[in-house]
Order: sequence, then structure tokens, then C-alpha cells
Amino acid sequence: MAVYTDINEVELKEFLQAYDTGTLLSFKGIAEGVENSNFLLHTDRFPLILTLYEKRVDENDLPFYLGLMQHLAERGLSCPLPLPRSDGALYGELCGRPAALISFLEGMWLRKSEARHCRELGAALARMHIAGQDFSIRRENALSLKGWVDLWDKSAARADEVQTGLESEITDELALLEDRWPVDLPEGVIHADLFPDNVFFIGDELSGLIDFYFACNDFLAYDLAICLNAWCFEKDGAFNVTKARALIEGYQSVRPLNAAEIEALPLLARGSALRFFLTRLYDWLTTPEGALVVKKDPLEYLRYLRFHRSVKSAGEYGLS
Ligand SMILES: Nc1ncnc2c1ncn2[C@@H]1O[C@H](COP(=O)(O)OP(=O)(O)O)[C@@H](O)[C@H]1O
Ligand SMILES: N[C@@H](CCOP(=O)(O)O)C(=O)O
Repeated sequence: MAVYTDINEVELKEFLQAYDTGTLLSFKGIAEGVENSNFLLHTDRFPLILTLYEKRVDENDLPFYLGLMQHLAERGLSCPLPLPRSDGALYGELCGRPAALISFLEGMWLRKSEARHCRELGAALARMHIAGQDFSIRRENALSLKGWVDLWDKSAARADEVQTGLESEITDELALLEDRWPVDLPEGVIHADLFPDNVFFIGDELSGLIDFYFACNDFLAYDLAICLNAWCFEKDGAFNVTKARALIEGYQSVRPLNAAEIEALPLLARGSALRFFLTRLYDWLTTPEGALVVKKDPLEYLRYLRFHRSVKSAGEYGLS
């Protein structure tokens, strides 16, 4: 459960004094999520999400994340809108943590998605990329090549505890990606964590995107590669090319990929699989037994990585 910091009514009411929210009626912790502590608040005016930023979120990045949500929402993308305090600041402090209020988004994430949902997702991702083009703040991707090397340095020695042979396999993979990683693809603001639990639907219609706390500047097609991994493998590990085709078609219906992006897709998918493998492996090795958070399986992403290694061209993702 992702409530790392407990709050009480007295502290919360004091925090809310800096905002124009109306009267607090109730609040409760939200069990889902991994990174931050989230609470659902009801006031006599509107529901709100309160987020207390925990270990992986650097306070210096909050103007980027919160400013980005504001920027995208102003351009018509359905995503949470930060509520400013009366002094204009987008976040304050609660229980010693930076904390923000954002609007509550209706909808639910899909436990079981179909190709039609992937098509909607692709279109929404491309709309986000276009809406983000004129966002003025930059944030480098801390979880690209250099971040992968840092994570691997901290995990490699114990990797074979998780699966024999991992240390050598991942060392080789990292070396290859460092050697071949693209340098000149179209760039912009990417979400970088658009997993099913961060995409809300009402019925079959996509109602919004949440959780922008990995967003950064990187190759736009890398974001699509992240979605290929997060949305297009079935529970048994099989790659669902129908979903992949729908995802990419949905994306291209809004923002066509150029030839270099298409050619780079298998490599970007490998890099994306490695990125989530590495954060999961690090968490797997370092999260204490009995911690409240559910550890995610790194080997799931090792299987995806191996799949992409066998892909010869983006045609295998359903691109015609
Ligand atoms: N703006 C929002 N509107 C509605 N629910 C939200 C919103 N933001 C977060 N949530 C709820 O909180 C959960 C965790 O949020 P998330 O941002 O994914 O947390 P974390 O960054 O800790 O992974 C989501 O699965 C959702 O249930
Ligand atoms: N999507 C990542 C973990 C981050 O979780 P989120 O709740 O912030 O989306 C993974 O699956 O490894």
C-alpha cells in the first residue's frame, strides 16, 4: 500500500488553510501506487487528490511535474490540474514532506485491456507529446543510459541471486545499448510511465492520464516503446501484435512517426524493458521484508527484453 506518511486531521486542516478548497468533509489513504503517499479528500466543493512526495521525487523537480500537468490541462489534455495555494504556489509542506493538491479525475484503470483501448492510448500519448512541445521547463531523463548504469552498479553483484547468469547478460545488454542508443530522434516531453494503472477509462473511452512523476525530456518514440512493453504483453508473456498494431496506429493517427523513429523502435523497446527491469531489480534487492509496498517482478521485464532482442524490425510490432 502506498501511504508511507500518515497524516492527521489537525495537520491536514492547517495545510488546507493556504488553499481555497471549502470545508474538509473526509479524507482517506489510497492503497494503490508505489512512489508517493496519496489521499482522497472530499470537501463541500469538490473531491481532490493530496500527494505527499516521498523518496524518489526530488523537490526541485516539482515545478516541472506540476507545471507540466497545468500546461497539458490548459491545452485540453485530460490530466489532473494542480490547485494553486492562495499565494500562487503549486505545493506546500505537510508532515515534513512537499505536498500538493490536484484535481480528482473520474474513471478507472483497466485490469484487462483490448486492442481498442491500446488504440485510444496511442492517440492520447501522441496528443500529450504535441501539447507538451511548447512547455518551457526541461527535465533530463534521470532513468536513461546514465541512470541505468548507476542502478546496475548498485545491483549487479547480487543479480545472480535473482536468476543465474543475469550479471553477465545485463552487463552485455547495457554495453550494447550504450553503443547503439540513438542520438537524433525527435524529442519532447514524455510521460515515461504510462502503464495501465496510470490511464483511466470510463467504459471504453479514455478519460485521462495520471502520475506524471517520471515525466522528462527524451525521445518521443521512447514513450511509445514504454507503452509497447506495458500494454502489449499478455499475462503468459506472449507479445500481442494486434494490440501493438493498434497502439502504434492510434499514435500515428495523431503524430506520424518518421523513418528513423520506426527503425529505432526495437532498440527503444529494449532500452525501455531494461529501464523497468533495473528499477524493479534494485527495489527487489533493497526493499526490506515486511515493507508495505508490493514489490514488482523484475523478471517480467527480463522476458520482454529477451523478446525485443529477437525482433529484427519494427514490422514485427505490426507496422506496415
Ligand atoms: N488525479 C487523480 N484522480 C483520481 N485518482 C487519482 C489521481 N491521482 C492518483 N489517483 C489514485 O491514486 C493512485 C496512485 O496514484 P499514482 O499517481 O499512480 O501514485 P504513485 O506515483 O505513488 O505510483 C491511482 O492508482 C489512483 O487510484
Ligand atoms: N510502472 C513502474 C512502477 C511505477 O509505478 P506507478 O504506480 O508509479 O505507475 C513499474 O511497473 O515498474
